[in-house]
Amino acid sequence: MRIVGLTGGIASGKSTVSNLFKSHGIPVVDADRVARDVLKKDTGGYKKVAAAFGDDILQVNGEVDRAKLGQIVFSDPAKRQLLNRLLAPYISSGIFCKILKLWLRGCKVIVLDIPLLFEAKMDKWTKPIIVVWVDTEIQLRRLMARDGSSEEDARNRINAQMALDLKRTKADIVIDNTGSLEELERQFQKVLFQVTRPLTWTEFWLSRQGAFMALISIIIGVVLGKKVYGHHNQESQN
Ligand SMILES: CC(C)(COP(=O)(O)OP(=O)(O)OC[C@H]1O[C@@H](n2cnc3c(N)ncnc32)[C@H](O)[C@@H]1O)[C@@H](O)C(=O)NCCC(=O)NCCS
Ligand SMILES: Nc1ncnc2c1ncn2[C@@H]1O[C@H](COP(=O)(O)OP(=O)(O)OP(=O)(O)O)[C@@H](O)[C@H]1O
Repeated sequence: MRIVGLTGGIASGKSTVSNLFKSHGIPVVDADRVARDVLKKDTGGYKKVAAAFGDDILQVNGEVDRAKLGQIVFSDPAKRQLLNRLLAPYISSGIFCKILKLWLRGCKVIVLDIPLLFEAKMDKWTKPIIVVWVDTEIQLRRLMARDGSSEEDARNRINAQMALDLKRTKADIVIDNTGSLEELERQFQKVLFQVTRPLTWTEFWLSRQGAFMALISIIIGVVLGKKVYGHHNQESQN
């Protein structure tokens, strides 16, 4: 199985690119969605976060007030690290479960959309790595427009992540999203071609089909081996 890493900065356009992959039939694991699930009321992640941050971050219905928690962690690096530490095991096992389900379904190429792919050191599990890049001014403008946030809030969120210029240097493929959506789609077509080319042997053996073939080969090997050995034994007795 080929596990493609898709990352970038906040509001750089990862979800827009994810949607293009989905519309071409390629399944996407969305880490933000997994992170949302592990913070739902009464889950393990919820209990850990509620215990560490107190009732102040809860709404009256008991769910986490995401806007409030966001304000706290994006303006305080220590609190952000604490939140990351508490949720990381739940997020990574949630992502692993989703990959396993897609593997069982026999998917050959999947995309992991993970904003913190490098920060969380999950990049070693993905190849190729796609970074959706924009310059900081456009990123800031799009983020403020999408979330209706203040400039200070938006800058805090951008600064909470590894610089996009550094992420760009770690990429196998860079998508430059400073232009129009049409320009993005043009670049995407080339990326799609690269990502869907035939699997390497390693990727093949890591796919469900490869594992199945390996199992069949082992069974055939054992059966043949027994027959040859049995025949050899009979001959030496005669
Ligand atoms: C702080 C929370 C509650 C704020 O929720 P909110 O609904 O406002 O934002 P949302 O979850 O949609 O995230 C929006 C974007 O913020 C960025 N972001 C989220 N968490 C972090 C983080 N810990 N550090 C840096 N950037 C982050 C990502 O680019 C993400 O796409 C939420 O982001 C959260 O639980 N974060 C911790 C979990 C995490 O690490 N998520 C990233 C998935 S790898
Ligand atoms: N090429 C583009 N031209 C204009 N607007 C764009 C372009 N690409 C993305 N956008 C817009 O910019 C905003 C951010 O894009 P998107 O939500 O895809 O980013 P993201 O990287 O997934 O963000 P997050 O990290 O918060 O999940 C959205 O409102 C989206 O519609």
